[in-house]
Amino acid sequence: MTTLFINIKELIQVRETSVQKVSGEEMKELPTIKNAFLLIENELIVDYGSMDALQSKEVDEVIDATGKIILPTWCDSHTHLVFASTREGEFVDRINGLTYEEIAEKGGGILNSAKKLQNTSEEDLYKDAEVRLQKVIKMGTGAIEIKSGYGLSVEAELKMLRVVKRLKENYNIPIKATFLGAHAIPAEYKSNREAYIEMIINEMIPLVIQEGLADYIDVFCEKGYYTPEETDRILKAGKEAGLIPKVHVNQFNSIGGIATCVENKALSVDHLEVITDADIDQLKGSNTMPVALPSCSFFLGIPYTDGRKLISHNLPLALATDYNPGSTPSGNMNFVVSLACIRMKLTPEEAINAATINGAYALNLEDQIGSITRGKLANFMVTETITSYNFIPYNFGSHTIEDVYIKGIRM
Ligand SMILES: N=CN[C@@H](CCC(=O)O)C(=O)O
Ligand SMILES: [Zn+2]
Repeated sequence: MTTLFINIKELIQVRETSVQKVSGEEMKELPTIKNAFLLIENELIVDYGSMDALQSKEVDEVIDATGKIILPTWCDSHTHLVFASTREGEFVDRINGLTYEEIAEKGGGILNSAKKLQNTSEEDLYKDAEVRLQKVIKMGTGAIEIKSGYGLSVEAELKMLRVVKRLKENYNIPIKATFLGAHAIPAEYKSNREAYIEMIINEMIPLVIQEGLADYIDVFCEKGYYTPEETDRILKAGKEAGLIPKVHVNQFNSIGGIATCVENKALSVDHLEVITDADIDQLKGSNTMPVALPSCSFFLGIPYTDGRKLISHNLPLALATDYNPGSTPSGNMNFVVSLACIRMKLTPEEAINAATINGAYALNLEDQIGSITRGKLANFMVTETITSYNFIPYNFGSHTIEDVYIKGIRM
């Protein structure tokens, strides 16, 4: 099946040769073609260019995209999309003055989600999660990472990852799974955290590998959760089993976790609402992708990741939603891109680079998605008639996405 899009107002994120990621000053460049065509064949992008260069060709379908912009779909490299129930009560508690940490100390937060998930069937978890997945795809997400971490027991962690595996089998969108058994210490192990860490290393990881349930391993490296030393042990156990580290770190404190992640060659370090010069020095010269989660900062009222500082030190930056019931009950990557511009002062070019090609890198999928490149998957979206791509982050709170194509199929 061949589909030809013509008269495209502007084709965005066009990369003749596939790049792995963009860093520093490179992030300011967003290659585009005005008045363009785009040719799709089955699942792939096969050609694109200026309308002046379009050769006549037999195709199955021609779509006139006059006035519209076409860009790659968003790459959301950090979500907790599988969860048992929402947590509006904590939302109201925070309005009444409690902090995220105080709620967690009272047994709320992650432990609240874990309690609910342990009593929820795999089927119910799957049904809830697929509704969320369908909604984020309609908003323009074309690749996604989904974590465990609300199970906090062998069976419940496996249950979560089996749900992710079923989503992978039943949906066309590239999905990556992350084992996050080290999300919090379960209440019953509060006085014997070593036993739970041993369980993660000696029971959970082997079973996750045996069932082929995860690509990555994650730890919440933060005061009150896992220390850098514990993080190091768990990441090393995951790496030995073939899992690549992607880590929650520096959300509320800088406790030395960045050095641990870089030393373990983490694919990404995520959150970074707190970042020190020493952390930045650690990241320089590494291949680790810093990932900012601005809708978490928005919802919790905590600082935004200093993206300008990271970029000014010639580092790359990716953007993701952190979609979860506690700190970010939104899977809207369009809002993330808007917040990156409005609150982190990224230019539209930097924010779109961070949410496409750099997000693809943070998913280990930059050779398949994240740019309009011949031979990559036809994962792209068509906007409504808009003035320019600046309108995409400007038009915050809603989205300008009219059609989403995943592997060449209109969703
Ligand atoms: N900080 C750790 N984990 C999630 C929040 C989990 C929750 O509150 O349910 C995050 O990335 O924000
Ligand atoms: Zn998270």
